[in-house]
Amino acid sequence: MIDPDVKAQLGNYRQSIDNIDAALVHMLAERFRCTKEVGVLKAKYNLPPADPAREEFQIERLRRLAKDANLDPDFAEKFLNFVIKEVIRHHEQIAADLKA
Ligand SMILES: C=C(O[C@@H]1C=C(C(=O)O)C=C[C@H]1O)C(=O)O
Repeated sequence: MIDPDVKAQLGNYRQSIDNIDAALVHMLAERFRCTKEVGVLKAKYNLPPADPAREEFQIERLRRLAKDANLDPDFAEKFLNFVIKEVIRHHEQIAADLKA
């Protein structure tokens, strides 16, 4: 049987976790909405789906922000790379659809 006080504390934290997860989903949806528009622009003007120089800049910036926020910079880099990989996949798909 869980102590009612511990149960209340857990419930409070979980309420915040659920709010943060919802914000993350909304922020990611907004980011992908923008990157899809970038994909359309790139496909229209024959620009490559990936931009390694831009990615390098973003990774360095995010690592700095993570350090300042007390978040593991390696995790921040892995997360950004995971997102960017999906964005590039979208851009390749958009370019292929435009050619078809
Ligand atoms: C969105 C872009 O396309 C790609 C995806 C990026 C991202 O998700 O931030 C960054 C660079 C590119 O490899 C872009 O060039 O700005």
